[in-house]
Amino acid sequence: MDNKVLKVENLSIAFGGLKAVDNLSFDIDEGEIFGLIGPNGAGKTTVFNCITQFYKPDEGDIYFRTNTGEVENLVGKKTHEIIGKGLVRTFQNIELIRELTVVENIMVGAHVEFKASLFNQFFRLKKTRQEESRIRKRAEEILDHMGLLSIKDMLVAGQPYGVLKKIELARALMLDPKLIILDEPAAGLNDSETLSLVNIIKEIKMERNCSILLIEHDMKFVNGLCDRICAINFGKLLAIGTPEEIQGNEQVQIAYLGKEDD
Ligand SMILES: Nc1ncnc2c1ncn2[C@@H]1O[C@H](COP(=O)(O)OP(=O)(O)OP(=O)(O)O)[C@@H](O)[C@H]1O
Repeated sequence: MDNKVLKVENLSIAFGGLKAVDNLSFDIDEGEIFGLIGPNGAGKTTVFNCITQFYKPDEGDIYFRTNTGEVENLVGKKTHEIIGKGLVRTFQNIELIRELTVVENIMVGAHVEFKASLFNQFFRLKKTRQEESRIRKRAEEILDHMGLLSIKDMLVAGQPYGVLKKIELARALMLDPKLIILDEPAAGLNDSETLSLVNIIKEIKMERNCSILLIEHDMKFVNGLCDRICAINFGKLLAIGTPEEIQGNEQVQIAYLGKEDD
Protein backbone atom coordinates (compact mmCIF):
# COMPACT_ATOMS: atom_id res chain seq x y z
CA MET A 1 0.00 0.00 0.00
CA ASP A 2 2.97 2.37 -0.39
CA ASN A 3 1.61 5.71 -1.60
CA LYS A 4 -1.84 4.19 -2.03
CA VAL A 5 -4.96 5.48 -0.36
CA LEU A 6 -7.28 2.74 -1.62
CA LYS A 7 -6.75 -0.76 -2.95
CA VAL A 8 -9.74 -2.69 -4.25
CA GLU A 9 -8.92 -6.36 -4.72
CA ASN A 10 -11.01 -8.94 -6.56
CA LEU A 11 -14.28 -7.24 -5.72
CA SER A 12 -17.45 -9.12 -6.70
CA ILE A 13 -21.12 -8.69 -5.93
CA ALA A 14 -24.17 -10.27 -7.56
CA PHE A 15 -27.85 -9.34 -7.41
CA GLY A 16 -29.81 -12.52 -8.04
CA GLY A 17 -28.09 -14.02 -11.05
CA LEU A 18 -26.58 -10.74 -12.23
CA LYS A 19 -22.89 -10.13 -11.48
CA ALA A 20 -22.94 -6.35 -11.07
CA VAL A 21 -19.23 -6.27 -10.16
CA ASP A 22 -17.06 -9.13 -11.29
CA ASN A 23 -13.59 -9.69 -9.84
CA LEU A 24 -12.62 -6.02 -10.12
CA SER A 25 -9.28 -4.70 -8.85
CA PHE A 26 -7.81 -1.20 -8.92
CA ASP A 27 -5.93 1.12 -6.63
CA ILE A 28 -5.70 4.86 -6.08
CA ASP A 29 -2.54 6.78 -5.22
CA GLU A 30 -2.41 9.37 -2.47
CA GLY A 31 -3.33 12.74 -3.98
CA GLU A 32 -4.63 11.16 -7.19
CA ILE A 33 -7.81 12.08 -9.05
CA PHE A 34 -9.16 8.76 -10.26
CA GLY A 35 -12.14 8.31 -12.58
CA LEU A 36 -14.40 5.29 -12.88
CA ILE A 37 -16.18 5.16 -16.23
CA GLY A 38 -18.40 2.74 -18.10
CA PRO A 39 -21.70 2.54 -19.96
CA ASN A 40 -25.02 2.67 -18.13
CA GLY A 41 -25.41 -0.34 -15.86
CA ALA A 42 -21.68 -1.15 -15.98
CA GLY A 43 -21.52 -1.36 -12.18
CA LYS A 44 -19.97 2.00 -11.24
CA THR A 45 -22.46 2.97 -8.53
CA THR A 46 -22.34 -0.56 -7.17
CA VAL A 47 -18.54 -0.23 -6.81
CA PHE A 48 -19.07 3.01 -4.84
CA ASN A 49 -21.69 1.35 -2.66
CA CYS A 50 -19.32 -1.54 -1.95
CA ILE A 51 -16.44 0.77 -1.02
CA THR A 52 -18.62 2.66 1.46
CA GLN A 53 -20.05 -0.69 2.65
CA PHE A 54 -23.58 0.39 1.83
CA TYR A 55 -23.54 -2.94 0.00
CA LYS A 56 -21.64 -5.90 1.43
CA PRO A 57 -19.50 -7.43 -1.35
CA ASP A 58 -19.75 -11.17 -1.96
CA GLU A 59 -16.00 -11.38 -2.40
CA GLY A 60 -12.92 -9.20 -2.30
CA ASP A 61 -11.11 -6.76 -0.08
CA ILE A 62 -11.05 -2.97 0.10
CA TYR A 63 -7.95 -1.60 1.81
CA PHE A 64 -8.00 2.04 2.85
CA ARG A 65 -5.28 4.22 4.37
CA THR A 66 -7.19 6.04 7.10
CA ASN A 67 -6.67 9.60 8.31
CA THR A 68 -4.40 8.21 11.05
CA GLY A 69 -2.21 6.55 8.40
CA GLU A 70 -3.17 2.95 9.17
CA VAL A 71 -4.29 0.56 6.46
CA GLU A 72 -7.61 -1.12 7.18
CA ASN A 73 -9.85 -3.49 5.29
CA LEU A 74 -13.23 -1.75 5.00
CA VAL A 75 -15.16 -4.95 4.32
CA GLY A 76 -17.58 -5.60 7.17
CA LYS A 77 -17.27 -2.11 8.64
CA LYS A 78 -20.25 0.18 9.18
CA THR A 79 -20.74 3.04 6.71
CA HIS A 80 -20.57 5.74 9.41
CA GLU A 81 -17.41 4.15 10.84
CA ILE A 82 -15.79 4.45 7.40
CA ILE A 83 -16.73 8.14 7.15
CA GLY A 84 -14.96 8.70 10.48
CA LYS A 85 -11.82 7.12 9.06
CA GLY A 86 -11.63 9.76 6.33
CA LEU A 87 -13.64 8.42 3.41
CA VAL A 88 -16.59 10.62 2.44
CA ARG A 89 -18.88 10.71 -0.56
CA THR A 90 -21.28 13.06 -2.27
CA PHE A 91 -24.46 11.94 -3.95
CA GLN A 92 -25.96 12.26 -7.43
CA ASN A 93 -29.02 13.82 -5.86
CA ILE A 94 -27.58 16.51 -3.67
CA GLU A 95 -28.31 15.82 -0.02
CA LEU A 96 -28.34 19.16 1.78
CA ILE A 97 -30.74 20.52 4.39
CA ARG A 98 -32.66 23.16 2.49
CA GLU A 99 -34.08 24.87 5.59
CA LEU A 100 -30.61 25.65 7.00
CA THR A 101 -28.20 28.32 5.81
CA VAL A 102 -25.16 27.54 3.72
CA VAL A 103 -22.74 27.78 6.65
CA GLU A 104 -25.02 25.71 8.89
CA ASN A 105 -25.04 22.96 6.28
CA ILE A 106 -21.25 22.99 6.22
CA MET A 107 -21.10 22.91 10.03
CA VAL A 108 -23.35 19.88 10.05
CA GLY A 109 -20.70 18.24 7.88
CA ALA A 110 -18.36 18.16 10.85
CA HIS A 111 -20.75 15.82 12.56
CA VAL A 112 -22.11 13.76 9.72
CA GLU A 113 -22.59 10.21 10.82
CA PHE A 114 -26.12 9.37 9.85
CA LYS A 115 -28.05 11.51 7.44
CA ALA A 116 -31.24 10.91 9.44
CA SER A 117 -29.81 12.45 12.58
CA LEU A 118 -28.25 15.54 11.05
CA PHE A 119 -30.86 17.80 12.59
CA ASN A 120 -30.41 16.32 16.06
CA GLN A 121 -26.68 16.60 15.81
CA PHE A 122 -26.84 20.18 14.70
CA PHE A 123 -29.06 21.34 17.51
CA ARG A 124 -27.19 19.40 20.20
CA LEU A 125 -24.04 21.02 18.89
CA LYS A 126 -25.43 24.45 19.65
CA LYS A 127 -25.11 23.75 23.39
CA THR A 128 -21.35 23.69 23.24
CA ARG A 129 -20.60 27.23 22.16
CA GLN A 130 -16.83 26.91 22.08
CA GLU A 131 -16.95 23.90 19.86
CA GLU A 132 -19.50 25.64 17.69
CA SER A 133 -17.30 28.66 17.16
CA ARG A 134 -14.31 26.48 16.25
CA ILE A 135 -16.43 24.57 13.73
CA ARG A 136 -17.96 27.79 12.35
CA LYS A 137 -14.51 29.26 11.78
CA ARG A 138 -13.42 26.18 9.90
CA ALA A 139 -16.63 26.12 7.85
CA GLU A 140 -16.11 29.76 6.89
CA GLU A 141 -12.52 29.07 5.86
CA ILE A 142 -13.68 26.31 3.54
CA LEU A 143 -16.49 28.48 2.13
CA ASP A 144 -14.04 31.31 1.56
CA HIS A 145 -11.79 28.94 -0.31
CA MET A 146 -14.65 27.96 -2.57
CA GLY A 147 -15.76 31.52 -3.20
CA LEU A 148 -18.98 31.00 -1.23
CA LEU A 149 -18.36 33.18 1.81
CA SER A 150 -20.66 35.95 0.59
CA ILE A 151 -23.66 33.62 0.65
CA LYS A 152 -22.85 31.88 3.94
CA ASP A 153 -25.93 33.18 5.77
CA MET A 154 -28.36 32.55 2.94
CA LEU A 155 -30.68 29.58 2.94
CA VAL A 156 -29.65 26.61 0.85
CA ALA A 157 -33.16 26.50 -0.64
CA GLY A 158 -33.20 28.43 -3.90
CA GLN A 159 -29.44 28.35 -4.57
CA PRO A 160 -28.44 27.47 -8.15
CA TYR A 161 -27.53 23.86 -8.83
CA GLY A 162 -23.84 24.57 -9.38
CA VAL A 163 -23.66 26.31 -6.00
CA LEU A 164 -25.40 23.38 -4.29
CA LYS A 165 -22.76 21.05 -5.69
CA LYS A 166 -20.03 23.24 -4.24
CA ILE A 167 -21.76 23.39 -0.87
CA GLU A 168 -21.98 19.62 -0.79
CA LEU A 169 -18.29 19.36 -1.56
CA ALA A 170 -17.48 21.94 1.11
CA ARG A 171 -19.45 19.89 3.62
CA ALA A 172 -17.43 16.79 2.73
CA LEU A 173 -14.20 18.74 3.35
CA MET A 174 -15.21 19.45 6.95
CA LEU A 175 -14.32 15.86 7.76
CA ASP A 176 -10.74 16.32 6.54
CA PRO A 177 -11.08 13.33 4.23
CA LYS A 178 -8.26 11.26 2.79
CA LEU A 179 -10.53 10.19 -0.05
CA ILE A 180 -13.63 11.88 -1.45
CA ILE A 181 -15.96 9.87 -3.66
CA LEU A 182 -17.93 12.01 -6.10
CA ASP A 183 -20.97 10.58 -7.86
CA GLU A 184 -21.39 12.35 -11.21
CA PRO A 185 -20.18 15.74 -9.96
CA ALA A 186 -20.71 17.50 -13.31
CA ALA A 187 -24.21 16.15 -13.98
CA GLY A 188 -26.66 19.00 -14.50
CA LEU A 189 -23.99 21.73 -14.50
CA ASN A 190 -23.59 24.27 -17.29
CA ASP A 191 -20.17 24.86 -18.88
CA SER A 192 -19.03 27.63 -16.54
CA GLU A 193 -20.25 25.74 -13.44
CA THR A 194 -18.38 22.66 -14.67
CA LEU A 195 -15.19 24.65 -15.18
CA SER A 196 -15.48 26.16 -11.74
CA LEU A 197 -15.94 22.70 -10.22
CA VAL A 198 -12.92 21.35 -12.11
CA ASN A 199 -10.78 24.13 -10.63
CA ILE A 200 -12.07 23.50 -7.12
CA ILE A 201 -11.39 19.77 -7.35
CA LYS A 202 -7.86 20.47 -8.63
CA GLU A 203 -7.29 22.84 -5.71
CA ILE A 204 -8.52 20.26 -3.22
CA LYS A 205 -6.03 17.79 -4.63
CA MET A 206 -3.16 20.29 -4.52
CA GLU A 207 -3.79 21.75 -1.09
CA ARG A 208 -5.26 18.99 1.04
CA ASN A 209 -3.33 15.79 0.44
CA CYS A 210 -6.66 14.31 -0.49
CA SER A 211 -7.50 11.81 -3.23
CA ILE A 212 -10.64 11.88 -5.34
CA LEU A 213 -12.56 8.99 -6.86
CA LEU A 214 -15.31 10.00 -9.26
CA ILE A 215 -17.92 8.54 -11.55
CA GLU A 216 -18.75 10.79 -14.45
CA HIS A 217 -20.38 10.48 -17.86
CA ASP A 218 -19.00 13.79 -19.15
CA MET A 219 -15.83 12.56 -20.84
CA LYS A 220 -14.43 16.06 -21.33
CA PHE A 221 -14.67 16.56 -17.58
CA VAL A 222 -13.08 13.16 -16.84
CA ASN A 223 -10.26 13.60 -19.34
CA GLY A 224 -9.48 17.12 -18.20
CA LEU A 225 -9.42 16.26 -14.53
CA CYS A 226 -8.36 12.68 -13.86
CA ASP A 227 -4.80 11.48 -13.44
CA ARG A 228 -5.93 7.93 -14.22
CA ILE A 229 -9.15 6.34 -15.33
CA CYS A 230 -10.56 2.85 -14.78
CA ALA A 231 -13.04 1.71 -17.44
CA ILE A 232 -15.44 -1.12 -16.65
CA ASN A 233 -18.22 -2.92 -18.48
CA PHE A 234 -20.57 -5.62 -17.17
CA GLY A 235 -18.84 -5.24 -13.81
CA LYS A 236 -15.47 -6.27 -15.26
CA LEU A 237 -12.29 -4.30 -15.76
CA LEU A 238 -11.67 -3.14 -19.32
CA ALA A 239 -8.60 -0.96 -18.81
CA ILE A 240 -6.81 1.34 -16.37
CA GLY A 241 -4.60 4.15 -17.58
CA THR A 242 -4.08 7.82 -18.22
CA PRO A 243 -6.88 9.67 -20.05
CA GLU A 244 -4.86 9.36 -23.27
CA GLU A 245 -4.38 5.62 -22.82
CA ILE A 246 -8.07 5.11 -22.09
CA GLN A 247 -9.16 7.19 -25.07
CA GLY A 248 -6.87 5.14 -27.28
CA ASN A 249 -7.96 1.76 -25.89
CA GLU A 250 -9.94 -0.20 -28.43
CA GLN A 251 -11.89 -2.24 -25.86
CA VAL A 252 -13.01 0.96 -24.20
CA GLN A 253 -13.93 2.57 -27.50
CA ILE A 254 -16.12 -0.39 -28.43
CA ALA A 255 -17.77 -0.74 -25.02
CA TYR A 256 -18.08 2.82 -23.93
CA LEU A 257 -17.83 5.09 -26.91
CA GLY A 258 -19.68 2.78 -29.30
CA LYS A 259 -16.89 2.94 -31.85
CA GLU A 260 -17.95 -0.29 -33.58
CA ASP A 261 -21.02 1.61 -34.81
CA ASP A 262 -18.94 4.36 -36.43
N1 LIG B 1 -29.75 -3.05 -5.36
C1 LIG B 1 -29.77 -3.66 -6.55
N2 LIG B 1 -30.56 -4.73 -6.77
C2 LIG B 1 -30.57 -5.35 -7.97
N3 LIG B 1 -29.82 -4.98 -9.01
C3 LIG B 1 -29.00 -3.93 -8.84
C4 LIG B 1 -28.92 -3.20 -7.61
N4 LIG B 1 -28.02 -2.20 -7.75
C5 LIG B 1 -27.56 -2.28 -9.01
N5 LIG B 1 -28.13 -3.32 -9.66
C6 LIG B 1 -27.85 -3.76 -11.03
O1 LIG B 1 -26.46 -3.89 -11.16
C7 LIG B 1 -26.00 -3.42 -12.43
C8 LIG B 1 -24.99 -2.31 -12.23
O2 LIG B 1 -25.69 -1.14 -11.80
P1 LIG B 1 -24.98 0.23 -11.38
O3 LIG B 1 -26.05 1.14 -10.91
O4 LIG B 1 -23.87 -0.07 -10.47
O5 LIG B 1 -24.40 0.70 -12.79
P2 LIG B 1 -23.79 2.12 -13.17
O6 LIG B 1 -22.56 1.81 -13.96
O7 LIG B 1 -23.64 2.96 -11.97
O8 LIG B 1 -24.92 2.69 -14.13
P3 LIG B 1 -25.35 4.22 -14.46
O9 LIG B 1 -24.24 4.82 -15.25
O10 LIG B 1 -26.59 4.02 -15.28
O11 LIG B 1 -25.61 4.89 -13.14
C9 LIG B 1 -27.24 -3.01 -13.20
O12 LIG B 1 -27.65 -4.06 -14.03
C10 LIG B 1 -28.26 -2.74 -12.10
O13 LIG B 1 -29.57 -2.96 -12.57
